[in-house]
Amino acid sequence: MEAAKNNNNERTSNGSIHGPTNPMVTPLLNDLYQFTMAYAYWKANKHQERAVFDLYFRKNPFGGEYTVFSGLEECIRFIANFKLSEDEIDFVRQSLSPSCEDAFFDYLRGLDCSDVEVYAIPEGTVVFPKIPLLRVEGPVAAVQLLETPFVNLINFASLVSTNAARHRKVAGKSKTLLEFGLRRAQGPDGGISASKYCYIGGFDATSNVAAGKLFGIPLRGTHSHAFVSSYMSLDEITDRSLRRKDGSSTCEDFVSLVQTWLSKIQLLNGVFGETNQSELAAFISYAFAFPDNFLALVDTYDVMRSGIPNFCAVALALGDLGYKAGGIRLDSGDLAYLSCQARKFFCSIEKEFGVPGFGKLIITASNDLNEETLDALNKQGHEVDAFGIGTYLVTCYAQAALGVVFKLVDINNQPRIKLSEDVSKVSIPCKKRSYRLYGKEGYPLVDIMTGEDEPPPKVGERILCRHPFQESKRAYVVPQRVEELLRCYWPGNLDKKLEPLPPLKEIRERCINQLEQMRPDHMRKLNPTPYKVSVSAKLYEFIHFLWLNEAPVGELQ
Ligand SMILES: Nc1ncnc2c1ncn2[C@@H]1O[C@H](COP(=O)(O)OP(=O)(O)OP(=O)(O)O)[C@@H](O)[C@H]1O
Ligand SMILES: O=P(O)(O)OC[C@H]1O[C@H](OP(=O)(O)OP(=O)(O)O)[C@H](O)[C@@H]1O
Ligand SMILES: O=C(O)c1cccnc1
Ligand SMILES: [Mg+2]
Repeated sequence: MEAAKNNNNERTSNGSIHGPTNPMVTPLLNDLYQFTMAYAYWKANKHQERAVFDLYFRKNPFGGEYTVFSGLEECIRFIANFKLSEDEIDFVRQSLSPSCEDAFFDYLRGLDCSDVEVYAIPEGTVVFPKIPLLRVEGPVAAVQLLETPFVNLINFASLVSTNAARHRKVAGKSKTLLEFGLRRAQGPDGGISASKYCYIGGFDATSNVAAGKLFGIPLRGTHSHAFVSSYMSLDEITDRSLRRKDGSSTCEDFVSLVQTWLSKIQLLNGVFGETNQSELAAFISYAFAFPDNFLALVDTYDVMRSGIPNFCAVALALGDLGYKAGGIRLDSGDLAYLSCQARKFFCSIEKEFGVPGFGKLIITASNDLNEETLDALNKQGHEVDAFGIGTYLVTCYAQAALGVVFKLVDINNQPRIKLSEDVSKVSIPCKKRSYRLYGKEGYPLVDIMTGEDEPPPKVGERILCRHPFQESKRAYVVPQRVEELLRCYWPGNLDKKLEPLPPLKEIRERCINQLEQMRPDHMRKLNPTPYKVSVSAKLYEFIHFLWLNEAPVGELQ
């Protein structure tokens, strides 16, 4: 029950927040330059200056027009427990220049995040480029030390949640999606994180036992080819007896019962060749271990000539004893064709032998699946109920990283801007608020950023939404609903109501609801319509004023 405890309650018994899931997440999980800057801020006696940083990304991943925001809870767990140990301080001392003064390390010793404020969009929200996912305010040196860990905790989390959401979108709501990626993930943290964040993105379960324990994610699995090929013959089964499910009697020779069914199946389907007997032995043996919900991997030798008839014989024999089989897994070959053939086979058995429900046995498919193969299977028509997806999902094979950045937007109440030749890389200055404006049909229409002190957009009142950089792109919106995006997750010294950190299941539900709420053209795979991200007229003017102010005027000679 530890998983449930961890999952449902972010606080420990003394009211404090649990540390990060991964104990490697410490203040040293950082780039060296954050410490060199912290020293330089301190040396200049600038370290306590109040700074505001925005964390955001510039472009949606996977050629899409949406992103699922994940990783917030781990960020809050990190800052809630931010403290450098003596050992860590010693290491920082060794890593910086010998000329660094001792008093800096005393400062580091006393450093925590009690005067840092974090405002964030709730985890599991569908988000868009440029809109701050987090606004972090506090003493500049302290906040600077949060950049790398925060970006690290959010980058992969949001990328893999988005990847999972995209797989869910192609697979359709009714399919079961199983995350099978641990063996192929980028190391242990890649595996654990992928399991957690794919669950948020809409997967139903994982094969990763540690993730099941840590987060309470449902665990699922079948068996591998090794189990099937480890059997040589039926002679290996010494105890052939199996008790009926209701315990009323025992079938002394379950193997013979299976063989009787196999003969009937072969007659029915006109398949007269022998099925693979070592495969049959493996299936019977697995059925002895798990008579309820018996599952079999049917592609070790020959799906239609051996795996399926063998599975059906065992499933029917189990049925005689009151057990209900679960289904099969296909892990090679043409998954569309084989799933349809398997379904036909199951249906013919249901009909001919009068076994209700046999036609509905679960067909699971796996083997290098990704968005494209799922889409191809849909187009061809298939009978798969559940997909097991590993490599392409958890490694985010289609895109290696989400370019999350952390930019200074204000210091000492002075707005700051970062210029770039590339307009999409110019940062949006000022301590800001952001809102999602909803239209008549209930869909989100546009996200808008305003200065912190501007009045919020009002329902029914027309507001001008401007593209932050392109003058000609602007639109009036009369919102039917206005949702403020940033909420307070860590109040610093302020006496503010803290947003709760919801259990994982709630984050997942939020994500699924959010995805359903989007206008379908933003979500389609091919040429999706970009969602509009805008600024208020006042913020637009200010960005361009600051831009001109900071950009040196060139001189032509
Ligand atoms: N009907 C289908 N349409 C499109 N792609 C498919 C279909 N069925 C399977 N695939 C995909 O085709 C690829 C087949 O992989 P591969 O060429 O390794 O063959 P295999 O079936 O795994 O053979 P092996 O028996 O060697 O394991 C996988 O990525 C799988 O997801
Ligand atoms: O294909 P993925 O999406 O990564 O899903 C997980 C894979 O892991 C397992 O076998 P494994 O790949 O280890 O062995 P195989 O290469 O023989 O299929 C399983 O049978 C899947 O094929
Ligand atoms: O349970 C399974 O079928 C499974 C688990 C991990 C990887 N491949 C398959
Ligand atoms: Mg494989």
